[in-house]
Amino acid sequence: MLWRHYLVVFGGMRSGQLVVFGGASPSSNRFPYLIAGISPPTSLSTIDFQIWYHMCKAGRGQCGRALHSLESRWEMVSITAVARLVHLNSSIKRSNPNLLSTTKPLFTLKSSSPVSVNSSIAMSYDDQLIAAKKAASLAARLCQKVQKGLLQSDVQSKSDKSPVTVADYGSQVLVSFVLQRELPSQAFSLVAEEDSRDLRKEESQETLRRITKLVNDTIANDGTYNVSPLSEADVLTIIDCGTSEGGSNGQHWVLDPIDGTKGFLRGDQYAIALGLLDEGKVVLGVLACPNLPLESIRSQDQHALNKAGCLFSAQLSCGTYMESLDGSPPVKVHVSDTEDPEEASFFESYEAAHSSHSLSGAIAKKLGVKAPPVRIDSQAKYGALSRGDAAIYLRFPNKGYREKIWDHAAGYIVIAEAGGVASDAGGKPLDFSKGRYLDLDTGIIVTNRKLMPALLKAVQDSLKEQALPSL
Ligand SMILES: Nc1ncnc2c1ncn2[C@@H]1O[C@H](COP(=O)(O)OS(=O)(=O)O)[C@@H](OP(=O)(O)O)[C@H]1O
Ligand SMILES: [Mg+2]
Repeated sequence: MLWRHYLVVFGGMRSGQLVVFGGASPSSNRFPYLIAGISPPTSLSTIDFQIWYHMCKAGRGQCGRALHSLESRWEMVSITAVARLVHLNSSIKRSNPNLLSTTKPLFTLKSSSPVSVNSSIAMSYDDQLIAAKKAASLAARLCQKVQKGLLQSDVQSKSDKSPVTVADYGSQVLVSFVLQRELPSQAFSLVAEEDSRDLRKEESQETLRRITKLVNDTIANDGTYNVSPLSEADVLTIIDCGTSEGGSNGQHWVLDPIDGTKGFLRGDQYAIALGLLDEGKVVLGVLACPNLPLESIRSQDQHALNKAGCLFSAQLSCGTYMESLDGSPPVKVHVSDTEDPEEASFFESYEAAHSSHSLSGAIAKKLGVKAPPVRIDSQAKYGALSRGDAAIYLRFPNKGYREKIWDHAAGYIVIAEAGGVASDAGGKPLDFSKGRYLDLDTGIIVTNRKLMPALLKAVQDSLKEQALPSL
């Protein structure tokens, strides 16, 4: 283990209270923090839990982020923590990586009720998040290559879906491949949009050949995985890893390999959307949005808008982060905090067939929104909303349309961890535990917590008016 890449915290339960004995980010004065508490442990057997925070890259940003997630986890188990972080630049010595604690109490931790410390605190999805980011980034590279060729091709017409097919399947193969390579010891279940049925047909041989080449080229160019090229049979098998039914037990990955197919064809927005369910709840999500500008889409600066390619990532209780697909450091993002609908703008589907533009218009008007709708494809809407590009997202498909979990899982947690809330049109949280579909019969609305009550009322009033027979 590379000690310098970890923040270590030790603690236990004493008289019903959670006590942090101490901890250190060891061995390097680049991590000059010590967390220490009361009752230094006399032996390892008194330690009930240890939390190791994996930090991918050494640096203070990562340390701050790890500490943030630490605080969030304490909140998660209903513990109020009053922490003093002590700057110990000079006292952490390289030779003393196991600096555990000081004798002075620097922490007060109160537990309002008995808590299951071990189970709650130990739950970390850091490894899965790293794997998910890697998988979505690689898939994005494949999609970018295909979209570039598609846009440059003279013969390409919008009705020709074949490049999309190649990119859809290729993206699904790469995500499935990377997750299994990166997490070899974990059971693998994937709920994904594509299956191999059509590809196994005689007339699809050329398409399968193209997908296989694309996937192998992308893996070879990346250089991380020293594997012999995948065969066409391997590709078919890997695609069919995505046929899981999901559900409320265990962990399931949820993937839309290209969300926003129509946007992809137009050269507009699309996303590679990957989430992880644990016991029916979304616990992490990654959205790779190759065409989304790194700056707010409301920016007036054309030069800034030309720089595109965002990767959003969120893990339960750890916040939402955005980085560039080229690998800039992640920055924490937050939804717009406006309470004033007059200041708010709203997102909706680009395609009118996917969401009623007239209903969203009526809701926005009732709420007092002045700005015209911003129409973009795919879950890029959730990503852009998580950093405050707009304050509201409204989605009202035709009656009878069944929403799939892969169209919302990643976006749902990206929004929730950025301080927003996504619900059905009645205000109920989305339920991802029911299999491949969301059980909804209204629509999906997303905004910040302050605006949600007013939005819900406007939605309910508009739906009632719509249901009335016109006079
Ligand atoms: N009829 C209908 N009603 C509602 N929704 C539908 C419908 N048909 C498709 N879809 C799903 O919409 C996904 C595209 O996302 P958006 O609707 O947000 O984007 S946009 O319409 O492209 O602007 C799109 O995702 P992809 O199929 O991955 O592109 C579909 O899952
Ligand atoms: Mg989709």
